[in-house]
Amino acid sequence: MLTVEGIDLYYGASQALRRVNLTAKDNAITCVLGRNGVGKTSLLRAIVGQHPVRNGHIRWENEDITGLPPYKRAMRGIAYVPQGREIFPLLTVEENLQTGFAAVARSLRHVPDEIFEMFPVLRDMLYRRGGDLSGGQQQQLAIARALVTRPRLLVLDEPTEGIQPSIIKDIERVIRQLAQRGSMAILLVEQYFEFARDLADEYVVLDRGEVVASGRGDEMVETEVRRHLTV
Ligand SMILES: Nc1ncnc2c1ncn2[C@@H]1O[C@H](COP(=O)(O)OP(=O)(O)OP(=O)(O)O)[C@@H](O)[C@H]1O
Repeated sequence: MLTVEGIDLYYGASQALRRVNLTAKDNAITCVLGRNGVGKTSLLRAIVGQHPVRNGHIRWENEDITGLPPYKRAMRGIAYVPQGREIFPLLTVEENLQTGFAAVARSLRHVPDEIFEMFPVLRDMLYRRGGDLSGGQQQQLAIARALVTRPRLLVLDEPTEGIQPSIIKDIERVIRQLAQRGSMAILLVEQYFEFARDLADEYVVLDRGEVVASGRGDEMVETEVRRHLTV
């Protein structure tokens, strides 16, 4: 389980997160919702270690990881699918997947067949350059690259952004499958209400750096959440 306890995060003098609390349980999907600029990406970056927090604690599997650098968090089973995907455009699909190997033991440095079963298009395009893939295919590659590290916490930042509806459905199916398969906590930032509602076991709404609503996904009140999503 991931537990975020009262974190404050700053960019210089500007505070982006205020006393944020959150938990992400194993075998469950936790969705963070909120409009542009409320601090969703900052929260994820704090969790994966890409930005320091000024106060508060981040605990993962009973360990305080607040001060650990990103690579040590990756080695503890935390994988990140960043906003905008950050595929290496000049590397092939296969090479992009291999970049995930750094976080795992030598014996695990291969791409499990299961990943190609989830994303068959990646097998077909194994030797194509990442930059030649469509946005949706790049998103699938970014998720696959994270899965290569055998994560127990998968953190995804807006996986539906700029993606056509048919691929959104594929991604939704894979995320649900990963959560049901067991032994993984999934934390997902989303602005697209329907996607979050369909997937969320738990949800958290951020507004101006603060948690303003949270609860169980099946108890999400649309009007209440949408109030914080529309500008
Ligand atoms: N590197 C940075 N330097 C200074 N301010 C930043 C930086 N990154 C983000 N911010 C500011 O911090 C606040 C939170 O940004 P953040 O990207 O976390 O929000 P978000 O909810 O993820 O938004 P989006 O949906 O647009 O990605 C915003 O006001 C943003 O302008």
